Amino acid sequence: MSTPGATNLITVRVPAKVNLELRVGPPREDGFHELATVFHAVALFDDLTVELADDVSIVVDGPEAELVPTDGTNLAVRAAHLLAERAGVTDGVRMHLVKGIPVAGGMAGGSADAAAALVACDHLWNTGLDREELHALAAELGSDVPFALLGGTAIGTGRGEVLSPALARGEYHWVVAMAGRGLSTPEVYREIDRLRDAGQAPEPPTDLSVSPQLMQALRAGDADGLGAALSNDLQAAAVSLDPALERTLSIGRKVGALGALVSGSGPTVVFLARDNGHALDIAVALTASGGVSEVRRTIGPVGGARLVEPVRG
Ligand SMILES: C[C@](O)(CO)[C@H](O)COP(=O)(O)OP(=O)(O)OC[C@H]1O[C@@H](n2ccc(N)nc2=O)[C@H](O)[C@@H]1O
Ligand SMILES: Nc1ncnc2c1ncn2[C@@H]1O[C@H](COP(=O)(O)OP(=O)(O)OP(=O)(O)O)[C@@H](O)[C@H]1O
Repeated sequence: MSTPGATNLITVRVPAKVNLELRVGPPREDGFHELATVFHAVALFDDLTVELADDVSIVVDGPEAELVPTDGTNLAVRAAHLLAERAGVTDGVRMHLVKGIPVAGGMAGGSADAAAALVACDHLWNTGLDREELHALAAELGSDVPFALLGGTAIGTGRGEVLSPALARGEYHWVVAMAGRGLSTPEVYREIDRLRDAGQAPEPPTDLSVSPQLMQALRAGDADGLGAALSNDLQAAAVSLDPALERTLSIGRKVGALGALVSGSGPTVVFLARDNGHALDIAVALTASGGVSEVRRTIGPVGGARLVEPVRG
């Protein structure tokens, strides 16, 4: 994108998420599933730079840019239109998105971009909306969008949009293994319903709450306890749709990952490591296995969508 007067540029950095725990209830009348989840923001980021323009547009860069739409279906574009409409703004915005979050990987990349666009355009247009109003717009855009605004570690209920920050101590080391092709979130939810109906996955939990063991491990900063408590009800569905994920999970377990699970709706798989050196061992084993398209190391928790110095180039 053109970079005229630097003072006109605003950049927002927004993180990916993993679900440390994801409990999925039966389908609701509106087609969504009631959840109890623990969101955790990790240091894989998208950067969105915006400047005033006559209409709303987006350019996308990064290794997976060709997988991201640049029309009105892009979640950042949808967020900008929604904010303009609700705040009565007639200005437009030119957006430049640098994607570092895997696309269609279950790490809420599109949701992150929607959150980044809300924060960036809110600033650019000086809308005067308060945090609750921005949160409500975020929830309209998608179930994962409010958490991308908040970041850190938080409990999500409802369809994932009702948040309360979790008491969490310490920094955790993660290894993220990408699968090379995406999974569709609605398809993964449909698959867990199908497996449950067929008796091939456990019944939906009757008591939808997060596990006390996991919350205790987070409070104590206990990585071993956290690794043992990681769980995801959608994992069986993601593995059913992409059976190669089982092998990826077992490679990480064999090299002593404290925990291994599919992230959200997958197919990205995440492993909890003891420390940076251990993360490197896990990453090397996964890369050597040849079964994954890319491996990255990261840490969490990190903050949600926030203004940073403009990214140039
Ligand atoms: C798998 C997770 O990433 C876990 O945090 C989220 O639940 C997905 O959130 P998201 O991608 O923001 O999903 P949305 O854009 O709100 O919904 C997309 C589709 O996913 C399914 N969906 C999503 C959230 C939810 N609680 N129940 C669902 O069944 C629905 O089919 C919905 O039409
Ligand atoms: N700004 C965006 N960035 C990435 N994908 C987008 C964006 N806008 C729309 N999409 C579309 O959304 C689809 C899902 O991409 P996304 O990266 O959000 O998946 P995800 O991480 O699995 O989502 P979640 O974890 O929230 O279920 C992509 O296939 C892409 O076509």
